Amino acid sequence: MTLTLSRPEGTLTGEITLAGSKSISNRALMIRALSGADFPIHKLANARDTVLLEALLQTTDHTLDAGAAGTTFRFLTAYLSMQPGEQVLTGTERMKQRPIGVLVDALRKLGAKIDYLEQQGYPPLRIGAPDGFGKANTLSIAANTSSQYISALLMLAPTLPEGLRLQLEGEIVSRPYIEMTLSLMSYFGVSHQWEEQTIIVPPQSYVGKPFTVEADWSAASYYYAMAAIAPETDLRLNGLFRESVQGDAVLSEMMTEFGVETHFDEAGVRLKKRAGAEVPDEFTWDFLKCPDLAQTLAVCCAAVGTSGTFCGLETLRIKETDRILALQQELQKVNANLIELPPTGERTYFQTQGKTLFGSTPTFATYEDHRMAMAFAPLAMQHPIEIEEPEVVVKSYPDFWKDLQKIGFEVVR
Ligand SMILES: O=C(O)C1=C[C@@H](OP(=O)(O)O)[C@@H](O)[C@H](O)C1
Ligand SMILES: C=C(OP(=O)(O)O)C(=O)O
Repeated sequence: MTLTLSRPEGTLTGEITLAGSKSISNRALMIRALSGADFPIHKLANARDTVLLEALLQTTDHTLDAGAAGTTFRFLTAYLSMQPGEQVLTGTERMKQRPIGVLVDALRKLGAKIDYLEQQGYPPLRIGAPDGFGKANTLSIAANTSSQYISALLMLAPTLPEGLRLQLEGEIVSRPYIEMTLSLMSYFGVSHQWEEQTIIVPPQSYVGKPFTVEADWSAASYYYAMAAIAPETDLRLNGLFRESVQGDAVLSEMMTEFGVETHFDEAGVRLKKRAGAEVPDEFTWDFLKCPDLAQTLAVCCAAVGTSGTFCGLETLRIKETDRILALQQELQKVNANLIELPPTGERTYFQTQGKTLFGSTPTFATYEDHRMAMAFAPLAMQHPIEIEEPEVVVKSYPDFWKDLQKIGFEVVR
């Protein structure tokens, strides 16, 4: 199925109430399961990945299918390692290409019984009943592939007989997500120490209490891009906080470079861009701490003709799709590109090139990646576009297309 998206030119105004963050929701669900308490979680995300995790945490089936949900798969791998009985954890074909070896090795050192059912180092997994799980309490783990492995271990840590001393090796990717995990653990009464590359969590009990999920800053990014592309903007996004546990809240700072101002109040934020605000010729950002914003910014740069120099994109190749390749293929449809710059030092740099040009209506493929669909949607501010398999957005933001209609987009299926 293909969706056609367009919007008459003019000021971007209106109001959107953003749903809860899937990252925060998934952590709250895990902690609730580990705490054994039954506290309410308010404003839980309606993201498919969250709905799935909630269901899988309750299932009595022995085969658990986490679909395309990375955090769900990684968090459950750790969780099931300490559950009685034998379970199979599987996912989509893409999930079977997303590495899990670093987490499996770490869990095996803690006493988990995990077997690979297909390719070594990748899902699906058979996770058996543990034998003295958690007797070892010191682990060293590579931190340069996915922070989700570290979050998964940290949430188990206080429930282990000796707690956990986690030594992070190498560059730490997606660090704010580890901080988010520790922050939620603190909210539920669990303390930790983090010194340089070592995180120590002593054995403790989670204290169950009601929790409210913040709105999703990653989802907000698509509106920020629209605000940057619009000739003038006055748009409200409800549910966001300045003091957020989400690393993607850095958006408010990032987007000032595109003339988008963020005004915080009790209800959320008001985005403003004045008519005639200039867009930068160049924009440089390191996305190591906020990888989920990279696609939004790549498309935004192409739309306004800014030359974007990006680094910290290493993890993008192992997410829902190879996001670098997907961006390259789709940006080319509108006269733009994302090219890898010749190596200069330790970091790898990419640059967005060109400014969007529309011949006829472009059709963007989405590669089973919600963020491809949502990152390209703001281009409909400039010209009608088509999005293939628009239902991919359900992974994190099921109401995305409905919400766009509230701010003047025409959505035709
Ligand atoms: O822990 C989390 O909630 C997430 C961590 C990040 O993944 P990586 O740590 O694999 O980069 C991020 O890209 C993903 O969308 C959500
Ligand atoms: C990478 C993402 O999710 P996950 O790794 O949880 O599948 C994402 O939502 O962009």
